[in-house]
Amino acid sequence: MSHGLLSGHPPPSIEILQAWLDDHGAVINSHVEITESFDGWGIRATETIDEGDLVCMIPKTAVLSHRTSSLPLLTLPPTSVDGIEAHWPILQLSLAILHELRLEVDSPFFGYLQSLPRDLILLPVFWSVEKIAGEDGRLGLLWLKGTEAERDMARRSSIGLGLNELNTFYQTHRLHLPSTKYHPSPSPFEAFYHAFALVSTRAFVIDLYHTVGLCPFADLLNHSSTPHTQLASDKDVCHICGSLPSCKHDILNANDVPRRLEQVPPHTRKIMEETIDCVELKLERSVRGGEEIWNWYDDNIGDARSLVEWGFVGEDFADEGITWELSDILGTDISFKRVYAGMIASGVIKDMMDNIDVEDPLVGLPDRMGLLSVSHEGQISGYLFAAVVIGRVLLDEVPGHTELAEVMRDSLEEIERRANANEFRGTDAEMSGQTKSNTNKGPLSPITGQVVKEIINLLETRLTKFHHSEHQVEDLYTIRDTLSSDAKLQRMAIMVRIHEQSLLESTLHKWRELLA
Ligand SMILES: C[S@@+](CC[C@H](N)C(=O)[O-])C[C@H]1O[C@@H](n2cnc3c(N)ncnc32)[C@H](O)[C@@H]1O
Repeated sequence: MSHGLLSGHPPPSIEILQAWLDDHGAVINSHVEITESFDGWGIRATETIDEGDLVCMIPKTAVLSHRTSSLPLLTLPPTSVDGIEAHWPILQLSLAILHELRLEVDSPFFGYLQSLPRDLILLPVFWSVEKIAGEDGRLGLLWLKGTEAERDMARRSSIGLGLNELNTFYQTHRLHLPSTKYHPSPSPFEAFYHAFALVSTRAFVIDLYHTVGLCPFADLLNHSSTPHTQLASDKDVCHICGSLPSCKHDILNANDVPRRLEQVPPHTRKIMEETIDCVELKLERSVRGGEEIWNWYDDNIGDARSLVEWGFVGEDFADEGITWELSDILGTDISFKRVYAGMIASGVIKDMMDNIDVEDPLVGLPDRMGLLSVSHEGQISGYLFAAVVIGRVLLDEVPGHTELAEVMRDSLEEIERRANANEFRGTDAEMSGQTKSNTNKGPLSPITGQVVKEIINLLETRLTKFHHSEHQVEDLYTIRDTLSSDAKLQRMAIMVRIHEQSLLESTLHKWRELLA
C-alpha cells in the first residue's frame, strides 16, 4: 500500500530545488553540483575546492523544523513509553513533515520536499510489516537475529522509536493533523512511516529553538567516516524565539550580556547582530574536482547503527563493536552489580588497564566508561573483563575491593603475558632462549584459566544466537551472492552478520590459543 504523498507529481527535479534554494537565500559554492550517487543523489566538486571554503550556507528560516512548519505545536502526550521525552523532537518533526507533505504544492517547502526520496525508505523497523517489506524484510530480520542491529532496534523500541511505539504515537495524533486540499482525510500509517524515515535518514540537530530539522541541500551529502565536512550551527540561540543576537527573552549578567552568549567574544556578538543566522558546511580538507564531498553524520556509526537509522550498510564498521548488557554477564543479582559499580567508581578498572604495557593487548579500555564490548580490533573491554571476573568466576566468594582488584590485575597480567609469549613464539619460533618468563609456560593459574574459559564461553554463546548459527562465514558469502537481485534487505542484513561473526571468531581464536 502506498503512502499517497506527492503521488501524481513529476519525479524529483534538481531545477525546482535550485530555484527554491535561491528564493530562500541559500548560498551554494559555485564549484559544487548535485550528482547521482548510491541509488539517489550526492554532492560533487566540479573543481578543486580548498580547505576552509564553504560548501553551502543555508539560512535557518529555510530549515524545515516543527518551528518553521505551519503545523500547530503539539503538546507532549501522556505516555507509558519511558524516555519518549528525549525523542519527542523526532516524532514532532515527523508529524510536521507529514503535514507539509499533505499540503503538497501549497506548502512553502514544496520546492524542497519534491526533491526528497518518494518511496518509503525501508529501515529495519518496518521490515516486519509484510505489505511494506514483504518476504525480503521477514527473512532479513531473521539474519539480524543476535546482531548489534537487533539490539539497537530493541534499544530504540524501549525509548519510543520501535514499530509499536510509532503506531501508538500516530494513532493518537493522526486525527489531529489538519485536513488539506489534497488530503482531506487522515493519511495511512505508511505516510507517517515515510515522514519518520526521512527524519531518521536526513535530520540534523540545529539548535535549541528548532531542536532537529531538515536542512535543504546540506542533507544531500552522503556519509563517510573520513568526511570533508560536517554541519556547523550556532546552537545557543534563544529557545523561545530562536534569535541568535540578544533578545527580549534573555537573562542578562551583571555586564548586560545575555548569559547564553557569555562565552562569545564581544566582536563576534557584534557580527551576530548584523548577519543572518545560517547553518554552514565548510570544508575541513580540500576536495578535488570530480570527487564526491562526504559528510560526517555522527560518531560511532558502524554497520548496525547505519542500517537501523540510515537504512544502508557502509564499509566503515567503526562503532563500539559487539556489546553486552550488564545483566547478560551479571544476571539479575543486585549484589554483583553493586560490587561492579563500586569497582568502576573507585577507578580500579582503569588503574588495572593503565598498568598493562604490551603491544596489541587482548583487553583494552574503550572510550565509553562501562562499555561491555569486543572492539573492532578484537579487544575485550576492561569493563567486560571485570564483569566476567566478578559475576562468573568469583561467584559467591566475592572478596573485598582490594583483594578483588588484585585478583583481576594478576589474572589480566597473566593473560597478557601469555598472549604476548604466544605471539612471540608464533612469529619467531626459531629464536631460542628468549621466552620471556617461566610464567608463560605450563597451565594458567586456576582463576585465570577459569576467566579465559568464561570469556570463551561468552563469545561462543553470542555466536549461537545468530540465525542458522551453524553457517561458516564462507557459507554466508555464498548465500548472499546467490540471493535474487531484489533481496536487498537480506543482503544488507547478511553483511552485518558476516562482519560480526568474523569479529567474534577471530577474537575467540585468540582466547582459545591461551588454553592451547
Ligand atoms: C542525508 S541522505 C543523503 C542524500 C541521499 N543520498 C539522497 O539521495 O537524498 C542519507 C541517505 O543517503 C544514503 N547514503 C548516505 N551515505 C551512504 C553511504 N556511504 N553508502 C550508502 N548509502 C549512503 C542512505 O540512503 C542514507 O539514508
